[in-house]
Amino acid sequence: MTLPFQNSHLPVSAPLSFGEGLGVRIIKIGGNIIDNPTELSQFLADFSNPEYSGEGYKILVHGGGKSATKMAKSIGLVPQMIDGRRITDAAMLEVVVMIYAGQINKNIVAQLQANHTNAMGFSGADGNLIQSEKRNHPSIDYGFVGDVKKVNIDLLTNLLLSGIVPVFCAITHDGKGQLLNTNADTIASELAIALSKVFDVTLNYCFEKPGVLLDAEDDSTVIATINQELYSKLKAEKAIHSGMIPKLDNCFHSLSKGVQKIKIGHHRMLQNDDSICTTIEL
Ligand SMILES: Nc1ncnc2c1ncn2[C@@H]1O[C@H](COP(=O)(O)OP(=O)(O)O)[C@@H](O)[C@H]1O
Ligand SMILES: CC(=O)N[C@@H](CCC(=O)OP(=O)(O)O)C(=O)O
Repeated sequence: MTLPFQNSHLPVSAPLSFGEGLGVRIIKIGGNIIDNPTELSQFLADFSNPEYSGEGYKILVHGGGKSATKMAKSIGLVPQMIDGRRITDAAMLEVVVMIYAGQINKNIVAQLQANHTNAMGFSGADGNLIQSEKRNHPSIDYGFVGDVKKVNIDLLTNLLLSGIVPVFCAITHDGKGQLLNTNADTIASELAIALSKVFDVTLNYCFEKPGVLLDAEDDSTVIATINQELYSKLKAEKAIHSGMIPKLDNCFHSLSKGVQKIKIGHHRMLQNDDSICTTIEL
């Protein structure tokens, strides 16, 4: 890989940090923030504020499952999720492409421009940034759902160095002309893993709660740090369930593959408030 800034005595495989604090921060937001205009606008203002987001490079990944479900129901489709993944037939694929790559992605990019952040919106097909493979499960037909196979690190790095803030939606492609629906938490995690070969990477999963909770219904029970042992225990006790399971699985997978730092929490954690997030450790 040729990077325009590359220093010949630095091996590309080693994580590079461009001065203190200059790494890549990948921030993922989910459906509950996207669906709430006030929260979304507050989040995008914080994301654009260098005081909160630091001096390094930034990437935003967004979901939007809630909006897709609403739209699908309004046209008579029956949404179905298995293990945090949407069963995506041809009709559902049309809905998710319109909602994720169109309506949500372009709206977020426009709002970031209004906040003086030079954002560009991408699906995985654009610039061949994220290639995936149709999920092949022995007993469940997920339809047009893709598992990430390859991230175009060269192009992504050049975009970051050009001052662009990439905004990724949850749509990827298989390289043969087929768009695929890919869980947004997984996209954030796979981008983090790929970029951790080149940069110091921090991954933040932002949602509507103040972190991983001991009791999912009680916001005062934030767990400051969670490791795999505590996760297994809380999952067995059903204190951690539903969407939090694939999110934490993605976190542990990313840490084991070299991502340096991961937190899950309320989107206001961008204002450097550590009381509203959970740090993930192996
Ligand atoms: N122990 C827990 N702490 C916090 N949230 C939990 C916990 N267990 C389950 N959850 C659920 O996980 C959800 C977050 O996952 P998900 O709905 O996939 O979010 P997003 O769409 O933002 O990615 C929360 O809204 C909450 O209902
Ligand atoms: C395959 C699959 O499940 N794709 C997800 C992509 C969107 C997403 O992940 O949105 P949230 O982050 O808001 O949940 C879906 O269609 O729901």
